[in-house]
Amino acid sequence: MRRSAAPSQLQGNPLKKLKFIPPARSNPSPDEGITKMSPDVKLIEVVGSPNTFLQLKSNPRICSLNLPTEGSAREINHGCNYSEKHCSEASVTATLDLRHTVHSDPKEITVSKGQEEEEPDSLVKYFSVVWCKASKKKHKKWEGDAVLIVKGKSFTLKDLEGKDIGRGMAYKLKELEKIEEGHRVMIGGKEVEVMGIISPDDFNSGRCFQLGRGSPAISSSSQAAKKCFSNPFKSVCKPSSKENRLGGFQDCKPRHDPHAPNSLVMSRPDNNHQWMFNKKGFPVVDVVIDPHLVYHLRPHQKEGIMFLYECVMGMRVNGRCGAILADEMGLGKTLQCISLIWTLQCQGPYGGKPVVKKTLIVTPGSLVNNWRKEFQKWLGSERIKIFPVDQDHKVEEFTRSPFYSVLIISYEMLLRSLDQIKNVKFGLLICDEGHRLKNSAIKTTAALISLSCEKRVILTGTPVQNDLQEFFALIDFVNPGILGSLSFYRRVYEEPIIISRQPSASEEEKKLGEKRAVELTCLTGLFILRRTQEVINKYLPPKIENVVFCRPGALQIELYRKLLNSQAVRFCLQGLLGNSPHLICIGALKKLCNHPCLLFKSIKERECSSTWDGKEEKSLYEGLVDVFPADYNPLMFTEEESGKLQVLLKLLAVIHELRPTEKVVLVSNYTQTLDILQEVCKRHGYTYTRLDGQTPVSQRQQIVDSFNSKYSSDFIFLLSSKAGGVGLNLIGGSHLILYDIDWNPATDIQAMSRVWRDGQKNPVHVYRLLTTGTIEEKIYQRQISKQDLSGAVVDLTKTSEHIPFSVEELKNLFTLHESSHCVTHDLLDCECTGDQDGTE
Ligand SMILES: Nc1ncnc2c1ncn2[C@@H]1O[C@H](COP(=O)(O)OP(=O)(O)OP(=O)(O)O)[C@@H](O)[C@H]1O
Ligand SMILES: [Mg+2]
Repeated sequence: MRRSAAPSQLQGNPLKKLKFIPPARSNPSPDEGITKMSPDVKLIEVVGSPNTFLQLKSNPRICSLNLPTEGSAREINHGCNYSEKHCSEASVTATLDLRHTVHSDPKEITVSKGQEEEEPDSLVKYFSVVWCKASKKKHKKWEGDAVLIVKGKSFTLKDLEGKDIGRGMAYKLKELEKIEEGHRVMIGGKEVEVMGIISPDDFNSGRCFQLGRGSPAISSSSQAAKKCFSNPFKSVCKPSSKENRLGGFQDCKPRHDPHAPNSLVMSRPDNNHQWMFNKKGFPVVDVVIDPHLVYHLRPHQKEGIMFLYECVMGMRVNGRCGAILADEMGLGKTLQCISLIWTLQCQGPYGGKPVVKKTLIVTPGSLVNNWRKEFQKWLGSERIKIFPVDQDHKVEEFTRSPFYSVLIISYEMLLRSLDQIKNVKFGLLICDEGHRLKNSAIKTTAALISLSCEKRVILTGTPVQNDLQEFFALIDFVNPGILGSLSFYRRVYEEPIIISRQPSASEEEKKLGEKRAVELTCLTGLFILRRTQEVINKYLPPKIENVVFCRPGALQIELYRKLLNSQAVRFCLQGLLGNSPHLICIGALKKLCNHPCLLFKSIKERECSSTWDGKEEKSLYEGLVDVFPADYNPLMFTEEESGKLQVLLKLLAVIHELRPTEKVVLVSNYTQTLDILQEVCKRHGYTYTRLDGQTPVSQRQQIVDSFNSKYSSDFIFLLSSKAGGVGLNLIGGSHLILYDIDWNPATDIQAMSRVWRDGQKNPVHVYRLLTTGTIEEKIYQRQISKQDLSGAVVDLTKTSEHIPFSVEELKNLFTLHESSHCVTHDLLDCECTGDQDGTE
């Protein structure tokens, strides 16, 4: 029997598992960053000269690429290992990387810095007190609890929201020096009675505010929780007493045998839990995961189910039933939830009674059908009756019928059908891709809260700790009020943490911020679980990442030079970034890298409709049309005009010839680029299918299924990474080509995870195409340096608009390196000369 331990990160001393990221330098210049790349990254191939292949490998000596043959797959594994390492380092469990968050004026909460800086730490004392306005009344009416901080002659009084309610210098020093439990003192016009001494640790961690609030914050270990034990109760059944299982309660047997080999048994509720939730004194029965499911579960999924169960049952945090499962993409969050739902709908710890009758799953529209398929895959169609809402299946049908127990609905449809949904009592709410709830002001969040379902689970592949305000919103959604009010949270956690990360922070501020961050992570770590791709890599076939540097075509180079000489770019370099002209310039350069005809089209469209995005855009494009041949027709574009397109065609030809049964997923961030790639497919007779933002949601799953089918004749899947990426399984393809690069590495990782995921049978080859010497190389360098420096993956929603560029950085971005074959290689300090010709 396996009575599984709860997920390791949350057991024992949680502090040990935390990785605290000290304040990182923000926005290092790309050149600076690239020198920090791992020396393991080596240039290994020159393909179809003058284009360059760079493969991420740990073995720098292997210098041949070509499409892998069986024999070469082993060496390719090295590359895979490197990239795995790279990926996993990029996403760290339970870290707080807050470089993006600056919300407040640091000075607001520093405690009278001037006077206190010289005082050594040991002289600071902290007290929990009650206070009231000074008066002569005999019977005081205390107005509230507070924390008194005494440092030499100075004192500060903070209420339990962390707000200063009094401060100053002591009138009589002796009074402050002697202060101890039970004393009453007058300070700053307030009378204060000392209730107890607070340890520096409790103050620094912010715990003194938590406990003072009387909130039953953390389960068994917290003082609040202990109070419950002090009152013995009769009706509670002893957890493992034989009588409970047998005599008198024959019906209350576990649904599955807890003693069978490999059985997965959930934690039993402790006395406190029984006291709260088993008032009728039902016998405690083992909750055992259906062996049919257990057979398929990976070890991390078993732990995940245990974690989810404990959270939603309120076993981890007293009286709180929320959880965030933030496993990286492809780790099978869906299966973990399906197992949870199936278990809770059939079983429960008290008398075996099911805990949940109906479950609501809210998910992006494109994944409603994916959920249906996953239910079908793991539980078949008989065990559980699910109701996915689509055009033909309306919510009313679900509300009218007692037949269905799971409603699967898109976020959009939820808003439209809220009134009907409110009529149903859901016992469990699952929000897939739930990072969209990070803004508490949005309608969706309010709508979900209005359903008043206590057991709430957020699923997200995105790290949730990058922004402290968003973090609060997610936490407060799953476990309302656990971090106190927003203003309390800001004062006690957010502000000290942010201040501590600023370069000007004093030692004291740094220490306080770190402690508060640790405390916050401990508190929330009880119900957040994140595992990285590492846990699943061993079940997946190898992944080989290749970075292919492609020389630009002649027309591209000429246009690039012209763009860099435009007035708009010059303005940017003078620091005139008022209307964000740099974003327009960056956009134009990126288009040009994909294909010059895209630029041509943009100019013509703007000219025709006279809708320039301000004078900056007009000046950027001035005289550019003259560089194109006089009779240039963007629809008749040639492949030679784009270096990347040439390489792409060679690559496709080789894959098609050497691996006729393997398929390719071709990704771009732009629909217009996908149009070009589609045209190229037609010209060369490659069969294809396509999914982008325009594809009706109702058709998406069908397109995906048909591509994944072994009977599909499609060779290429054209995918718009931003529009269709999240959550999709494209395991039918084993070659992934990223035609353009995004500022946000998470977008690319997201795309890669579509193909390299559970169910993939072939080794996966990822090719990233970059135009040499151009902005694409700079973005790539920035991606790498960012990951290496911070160890944190950025949020998917962050785009270039969110990136602050210094003029120095723009200078670097707006430079074309014509003489170098590969700037990245030059920066790598690589021993190889980069001129091996491994082409043929
Ligand atoms: N134990 C398993 N054995 C085999 N396949 C599995 C297992 N667990 C999950 N899978 C499969 O792995 C794929 C990815 O799972 P899923 O879509 O749940 O990932 P996810 O964690 O939700 O990722 P994302 O963040 O991308 O949505 C699915 O096809 C799923 O059926
Ligand atoms: Mg998912």
